[in-house]
Amino acid sequence: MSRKKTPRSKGASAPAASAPPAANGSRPARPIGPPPPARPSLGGGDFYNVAFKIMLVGDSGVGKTCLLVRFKDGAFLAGTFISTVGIDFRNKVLDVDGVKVKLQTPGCACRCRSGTQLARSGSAVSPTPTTATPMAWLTEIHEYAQHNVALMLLGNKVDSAQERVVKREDGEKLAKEYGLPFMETSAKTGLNVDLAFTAIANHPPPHRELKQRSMKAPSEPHFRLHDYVKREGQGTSCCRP
Ligand SMILES: Nc1nc2c(ncn2[C@@H]2O[C@H](COP(=O)(O)OP(=O)(O)OP(=O)(O)O)[C@@H](O)[C@H]2O)c(=O)[nH]1
Repeated sequence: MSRKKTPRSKGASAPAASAPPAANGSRPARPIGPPPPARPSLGGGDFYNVAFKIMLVGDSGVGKTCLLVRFKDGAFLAGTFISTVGIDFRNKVLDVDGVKVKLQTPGCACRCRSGTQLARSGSAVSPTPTTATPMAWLTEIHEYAQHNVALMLLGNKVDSAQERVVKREDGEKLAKEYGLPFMETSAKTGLNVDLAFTAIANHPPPHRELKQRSMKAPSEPHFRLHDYVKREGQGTSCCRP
């Protein structure tokens, strides 16, 4: 089967700016500006079905940036303590039950108590209490975050006895008081770092989220972050230094 060729005239005048692109490929001149960005290639690709925003909040120096870097790159920023002003490049796509879930950190690892960032951020928040002030953060989160936010309490730097400020029992007690799952982590050794993030990626289970969006299906039973952490944490010394 042969295709009929459209006759082209070399000297044809350019179409008017408002005209649709011509079938022969000649288009109105593009507005001046950078070309569209190339599709990023992040190993398995940057395609995703659902996206969740994650914020790590906590006092300066507790290890928020290091946790993000450990999760994203599997590396530890030893001793490089430069207080974060902004960090906006930590996206990672996980496969959860065949669904591509993109975890995004919006703007910064937050230590500002304004709350505006929490209000804007949307999805999931993980405070990191190695200091004695997690309650102030929790109050702030409850005040400003969306009601369907997934919260988790992390105690970081468990690899170092000198750096520890909160005893594990106290962390567990506080988490219980606020009804939060609790985990001790180490950005240095990687202990529980992946687990903490994948637990968030599973909340709510992404396939349910997709189903609800596309079919407006009735809600399935409430996803229990506690149970997920308990189940998946077994054998990975969750909550153990
Ligand atoms: N031993 C140990 N040190 C850690 C760990 N996580 C972070 N650090 C160190 O703690 C310091 C502060 O870490 P950051 O990740 O920059 O802390 P931050 O919470 O992002 O600090 P701000 O940007 O000021 O909010 C750095 O020197 C890190 O190397 C950890 O799990 N174990």
